[in-house]
Amino acid sequence: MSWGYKPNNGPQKWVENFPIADGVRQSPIDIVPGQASYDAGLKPLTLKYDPSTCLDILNNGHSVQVTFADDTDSSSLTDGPISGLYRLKQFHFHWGASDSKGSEHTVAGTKYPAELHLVHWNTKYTSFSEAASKPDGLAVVGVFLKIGGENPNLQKLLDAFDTIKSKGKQTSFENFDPSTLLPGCLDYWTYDGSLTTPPLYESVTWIVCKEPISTSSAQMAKFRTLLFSADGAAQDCMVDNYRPPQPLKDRTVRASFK
Ligand SMILES: NS(=O)(=O)c1ccc(C(=O)NCCc2c[nH]cn2)cc1
Ligand SMILES: [Zn+2]
Repeated sequence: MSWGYKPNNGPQKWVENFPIADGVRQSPIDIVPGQASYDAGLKPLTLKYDPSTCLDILNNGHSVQVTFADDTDSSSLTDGPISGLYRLKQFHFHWGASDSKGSEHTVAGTKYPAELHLVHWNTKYTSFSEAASKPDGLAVVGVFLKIGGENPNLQKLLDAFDTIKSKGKQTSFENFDPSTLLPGCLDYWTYDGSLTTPPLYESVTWIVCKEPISTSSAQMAKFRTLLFSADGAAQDCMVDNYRPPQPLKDRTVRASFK
């Protein structure tokens, strides 16, 4: 049986098949703003996304993922805490069974209802797969979702959910601009971490935006109509697909803002 988020295959069990789960730079973490150190050397993020690189939307059995063509530098992340250029590969979300939980990172113990992850890979390597296991291989931009007004940009994604309800379903999804899902202010916290799902590679420079974006409770309910299960199997709602915060160990969190 493969990994998931249930008591018998969830985050407390992942260490059995992925011992790095108890590693020194695991993610997510609880971000404590008062303990983050302001680093004046941190640059603002440069995110340049080309909507024509957007390919499809997929239910991979763990989340809903929008995948991008990454054969050119058209959609990239530069500056911020990283050096070089990282290409956008995909973005996906984590969310809860209710609006009271769902994010992976927390802020002084506060859980948000969901968290968006924009996954980029370092072009010093030849592919995402090669980069995914390297200590400087990936950079993930995390954006919190909070309950507020309806988000029209998010709605474009949600409208595709009926066609990808079960695991393994995918459909073409074109000309979506992921920058429409970014907050107005790109102040961020950054720290060295890992993938938050197996294989839990310690290969991620995390860049977590301080400012959340808004979504409505009704829009959050739409995320919960997706299924972990494949067509024909017993319907298993895709909810609580988040890993809880992991020990900070010997790491500092830096802030790009005062
Ligand atoms: N939640 S997250 O930390 O943003 C995250 C981002 C990406 C992945 C991922 O790509 N997993 C497959 C790794 C792989 C590469 N080659 C073979 N397996 C997992 C978690
Ligand atoms: Zn993620």
